[in-house]
Amino acid sequence: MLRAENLVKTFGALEVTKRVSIHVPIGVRHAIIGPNGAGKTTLFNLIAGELQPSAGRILIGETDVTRLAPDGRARLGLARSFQKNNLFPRQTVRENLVLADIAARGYGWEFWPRLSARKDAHARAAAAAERVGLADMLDRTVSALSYGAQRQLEVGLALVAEPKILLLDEPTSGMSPEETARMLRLVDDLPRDLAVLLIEHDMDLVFAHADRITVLNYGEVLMEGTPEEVRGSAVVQETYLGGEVA
Ligand SMILES: Nc1ncnc2c1ncn2[C@@H]1O[C@H](COP(=O)(O)OP(=O)(O)OP(=O)(O)O)[C@@H](O)[C@H]1O
Repeated sequence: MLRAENLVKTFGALEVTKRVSIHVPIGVRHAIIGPNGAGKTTLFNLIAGELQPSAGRILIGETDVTRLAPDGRARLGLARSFQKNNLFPRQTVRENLVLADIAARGYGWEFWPRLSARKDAHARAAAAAERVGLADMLDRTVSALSYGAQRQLEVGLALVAEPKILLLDEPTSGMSPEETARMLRLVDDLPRDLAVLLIEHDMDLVFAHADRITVLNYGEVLMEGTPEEVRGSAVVQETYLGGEVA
């Protein structure tokens, strides 16, 4: 579904991404972990199209998207949920979702007055709200939501486009234990035909919820495998001995 092959990114003399390959098939929950500065965000930006790789290529399905801008990749089924708040705080949950739907589908405003288009957008907004556990909050103003619910809505915004691949950048950062549990349940319950690639700092969460893990270190893939393989890996333990892999 999503494939990155030998990605390299240099900033001047600094090689931040060193021949990184990653393959996320349909339905797989794949986590990227690594210490601060390991190159996780850079890799996400390369995959989303916000940065151009210096070498290597990226495929969505059979299509080479290496030179495609983020909106072109979005049309091929790639969606990204951001770590920073991307919401309109004074609008309702429904309005935020409908606006994301309009943006994702590239509707012009001239198309919007059509009743059928409006109905479809509202139906997709309601479906996305349901997916992220906000069905009973559709008419709440975003600024009145808890932090956790706002982060759930961020995921909902990415889902309105009905993506095939979802990129989640630290979906549980800053959350309380209850909010974290809710978010993870939500990610677990996402449709199984959706591939999910996420950056996550909490190792226990990664081990409990990911199908596969890529460990980055100084821009390189230190190892890739199942949670059991990563947990049992001597090289990972050696590298992170005395410190948490985060
Ligand atoms: N635009 C840039 N110009 C120069 N160096 C950069 C740029 N973006 C990132 N870097 C460097 O690349 C390295 C990897 O950064 P990146 O943000 O991808 O790591 P990360 O694993 O996401 O870290 P964190 O967990 O702290 O977010 C860092 O050394 C960073 O300073």
